[in-house]
Amino acid sequence: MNSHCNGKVSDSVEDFHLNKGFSDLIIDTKKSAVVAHRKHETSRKESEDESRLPLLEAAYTSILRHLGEDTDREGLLRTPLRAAKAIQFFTKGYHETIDDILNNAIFDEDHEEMVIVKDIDVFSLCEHHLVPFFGKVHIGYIPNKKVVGLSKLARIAEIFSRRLQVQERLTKQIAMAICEALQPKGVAVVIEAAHMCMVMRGVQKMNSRTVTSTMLGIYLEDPKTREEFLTLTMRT
Ligand SMILES: Nc1nc2c(ncn2[C@@H]2O[C@H](COP(=O)(O)OP(=O)(O)OP(=O)(O)O)[C@@H](O)[C@H]2O)c(=O)[nH]1
Repeated sequence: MNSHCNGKVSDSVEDFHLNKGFSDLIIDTKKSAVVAHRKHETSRKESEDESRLPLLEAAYTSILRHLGEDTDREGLLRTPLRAAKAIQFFTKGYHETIDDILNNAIFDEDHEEMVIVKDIDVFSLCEHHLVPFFGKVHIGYIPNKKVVGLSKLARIAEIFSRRLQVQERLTKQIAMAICEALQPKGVAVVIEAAHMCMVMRGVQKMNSRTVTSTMLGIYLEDPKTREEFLTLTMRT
């Protein structure tokens, strides 16, 4: 099979049930859909964060007052500033691009076997409610003469997760970034996450998990390769 990443994407999204596989919810989309996502992406210069703090702080003071709090009470005196710094940290992924971190970390290597980095912890913010979702990312790729420093896979996950997200887009962005940087034979990304908007509020389902996957190249075309990845990553 002469597969490589060609922008054809397969995603599966499902609530996590032990007896269900990934295969029954596969949707094909075009790379153009992924590129279209990017047009709406924003960025933020790290150097500007400090000058943005006073307005963010004032906004949090306002939120607290509208919650009926006395913002002059001792425990809350520095809360607006702390909260402003915290939200900047939670969204620090806007500071960096993939190029910033991949600089010099792609090597020529005569290796064409699967590489997997699994159980990468990620924390993100759901863009619908601004509450956390968090879980684990599993990344696999099959090199095409080029490999990347292993830590960079986790850094890519970090860049995209520290933004306002939906899990499907996060999954796809990680996969597409690796695909574009390495032109490998295939990329597979699976994320298992718990969404606090479904746990602490709303439907309040404590134990629900959401699993999303993006399969590119040989992972999309060859069921055995996909299965090998899923077997190696989903083992408890
Ligand atoms: N597909 C997807 N949905 C998400 C994600 N994070 C949050 N959501 C959903 O976004 C939806 C927003 O639905 P709305 O009906 O507009 O908002 P809501 O009234 O707060 O919805 P409930 O959570 O059902 O109370 C909810 O169904 C959330 O579960 C995500 O990463 N992916």
